[in-house]
Amino acid sequence: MADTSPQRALLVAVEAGGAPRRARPEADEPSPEESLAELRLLAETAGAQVVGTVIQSRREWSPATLIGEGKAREIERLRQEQGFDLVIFDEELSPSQQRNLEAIINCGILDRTALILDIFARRARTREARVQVELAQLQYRLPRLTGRGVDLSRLGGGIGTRGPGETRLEIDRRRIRERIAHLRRELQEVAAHRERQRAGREENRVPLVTLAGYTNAGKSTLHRRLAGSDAYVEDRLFATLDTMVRRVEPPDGEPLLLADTVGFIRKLPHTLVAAFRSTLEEVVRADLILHVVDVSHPARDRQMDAVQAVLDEIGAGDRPRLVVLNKLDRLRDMLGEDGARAEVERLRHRFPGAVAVSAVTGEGFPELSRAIQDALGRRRAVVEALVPYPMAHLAAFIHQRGRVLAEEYRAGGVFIRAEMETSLADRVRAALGPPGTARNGQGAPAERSGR
Ligand SMILES: Nc1nc2c(ncn2[C@@H]2O[C@H](COP(=O)(O)OP(=O)(O)OP(=O)(O)O)[C@@H](O)[C@H]2O)c(=O)[nH]1
Ligand SMILES: [Mg+2]
Repeated sequence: MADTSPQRALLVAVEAGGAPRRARPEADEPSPEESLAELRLLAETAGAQVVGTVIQSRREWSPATLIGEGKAREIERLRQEQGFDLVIFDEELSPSQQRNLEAIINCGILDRTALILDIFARRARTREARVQVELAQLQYRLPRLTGRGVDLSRLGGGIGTRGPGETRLEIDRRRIRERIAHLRRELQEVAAHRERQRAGREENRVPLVTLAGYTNAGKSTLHRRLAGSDAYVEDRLFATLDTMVRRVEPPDGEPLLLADTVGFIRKLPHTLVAAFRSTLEEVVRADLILHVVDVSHPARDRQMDAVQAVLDEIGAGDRPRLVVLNKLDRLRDMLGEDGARAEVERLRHRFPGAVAVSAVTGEGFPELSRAIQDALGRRRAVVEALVPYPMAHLAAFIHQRGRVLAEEYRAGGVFIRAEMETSLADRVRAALGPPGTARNGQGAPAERSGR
């Protein structure tokens, strides 16, 4: 029977450069404390109980054991005193580093990648998610199939079991390769099915808006509120593993499809990104990506960078983007009314067009809805224009880009009543000059990309 008491874990993080603690590390390097805070969350999400942490200076990194043999022995002594079952590294261990560490430290050794894979495995609900996670796990496991292995799928229930004996190794490798091939084929079938769904959708020309962002940023909460869906929301990492697409009919604009997706994280394992490629297609194909940010999170800026890195990796880096600064209520609790406003202003300067919302209170939703419609170029307005006869090109433009509701030849020109995208309507009004000239500073439609 598997032991169901939580695994006791020691966390090992790495300090950049080996320099004494700095108040502000380089932008792309989290402080060890920040790193550990996230690793702790991940470990707890996987069902482990964190009993201690170790920070090792990067200057002492060794190719054989990562942290150096001396440090490894120190950890083994600590284990004998404290009796933890698991050492979790914030860095990815090479297969040989893992083996060497296991030879010194007499308990399970996991790295950040294995931990994330384990969480995904626990969370996978649909067939597709399960297949994708298993594929990623097997690819991770294949080069590590020697000596004593850690059964990643049973992190919560007794690990550190002996791995397969050498004679069985080749058979196991072959089995794993066969299984990988099988899973790949299965994923191809699912992808083909999705493709058919998308084809139907694209015929309808309903734009696809996809929520993307760091894990726990509030994507599913927003999705549920905006789409009135029953998306799965939980204050845990990686609550959502499946893409969920819902149709939204906003009161102030055209219908759209809203997709909720799996959360990203710093150092998201490549095997996982590759395996989730079909799920993440909803991001790559989005007419608009809503980058949901937990504006109240201390590591917010680095989280945003991590999301950008994943978007680039999956080939979605150039999709039209709108930054949604979520958890405004929490930011206000932290900084007060004025502080929060100043912070949002600062961020809106860095990310033009960013909208601040609270998915919990619904604050900022009308602005968000408008921003989405604007970004899609889908918000429509009715223009009434008396187009002078010498400006026939303008009349042609209205016919081309709008839906003409009425047209009448008058003394001063053609009177046209037409429905068109707000930005185009603004352009028409601007071309005609006062009265009713467009005053707002919204970008011209030519500056917006795609549909
Ligand atoms: N205070 C506050 N909490 C929020 C807000 N939005 C979401 N949350 C909370 O944040 C936690 C995570 O929300 P989710 O919607 O599950 O986050 P997610 O981005 O879907 O997370 P993953 O699926 O793990 O990537 C939940 O406890 C939510 O209740 C907000 O605007 N304000
Ligand atoms: Mg979610």
